[in-house]
Amino acid sequence: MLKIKGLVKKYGKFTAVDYLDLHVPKGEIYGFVGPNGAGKTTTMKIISGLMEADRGEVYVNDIDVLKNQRKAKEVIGYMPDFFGVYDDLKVTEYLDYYASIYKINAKERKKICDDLLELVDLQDKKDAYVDSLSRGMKQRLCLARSLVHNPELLVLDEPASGMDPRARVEMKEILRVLKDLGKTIIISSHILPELSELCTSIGIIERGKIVISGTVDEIMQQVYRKRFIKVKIKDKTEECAKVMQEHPLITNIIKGENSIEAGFEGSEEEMAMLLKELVMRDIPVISFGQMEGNLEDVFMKVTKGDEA
Ligand SMILES: Nc1ncnc2c1ncn2[C@@H]1O[C@H](COP(=O)(O)OP(=O)(O)OP(=O)(O)O)[C@@H](O)[C@H]1O
Repeated sequence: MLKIKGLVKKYGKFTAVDYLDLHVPKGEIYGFVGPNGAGKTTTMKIISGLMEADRGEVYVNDIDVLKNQRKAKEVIGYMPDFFGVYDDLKVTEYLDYYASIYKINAKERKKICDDLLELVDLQDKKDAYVDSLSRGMKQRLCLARSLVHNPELLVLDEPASGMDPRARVEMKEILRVLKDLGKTIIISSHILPELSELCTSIGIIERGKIVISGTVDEIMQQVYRKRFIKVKIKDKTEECAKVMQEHPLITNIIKGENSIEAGFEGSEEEMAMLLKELVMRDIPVISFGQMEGNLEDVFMKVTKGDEA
């Protein structure tokens, strides 16, 4: 459904998207996770035909988005990560305005607006002024707006940001309904655990590159293959870090005052060998063990890759 290959976007000399590859099959809810500034919004705007790329390929079905942004916009619904100010516009007027941009006739527009307001549970607010809505309601209205032309692919930039827990649950329910209606959805967030419940697959983006991607299960497997260990030492932190840095199975070392955390890509036997080596090198080890790994931990560790 969505295929991205070698996508690059620079702002001046700064590379925001760095040879990014991504594949989202039809009917998936794909979670696009990354810290602030990782390149999520830039990528999503390019997918949605709202921004030019410097190089690469983006295909939605068989539409070449980079060459035919107009055609792409017909099959893509984009929900931005901010909601503008709409003085004096009522909820139905707002939706009707967006539907009119797609040249839908007045009779059809009314039906579409009614259906969408029902979908996002805002029927009771149809005559309310947009600016009077709560944040959660505004986000739902914004989602409805991205659906006026019945797109096949929905690109949602942080749709649940700033919402309270109840509003988040409501948003998730709506996204599940949309999935059941056959939509393909790509959704960005900083909040990994939320996405892991909702999404069928996940990609973690850091500095414009996808660092891990796959189904939630696949990512969990990667977590368990790549363990995180924690060594507590009485002193000699520097010496301990040096031994660990030289170890071929160790990655991503994070030094504390009297502790070291690190990624370890080996078996339990190899872990035992590492402990033995530390002790033989006279490092005063107080404790040595594997840290619990959940998706959020992986995300934190993977996106801290430059601290080794
Ligand atoms: N118009 C611009 N000019 C220069 N730099 C930009 C511009 N837009 C974005 N950037 C930079 O590009 C990088 C990626 O930004 P982007 O908004 O795509 O990230 P993001 O992952 O969506 O972050 P956030 O979660 O904060 O929205 C950031 O370092 C940002 O400062």
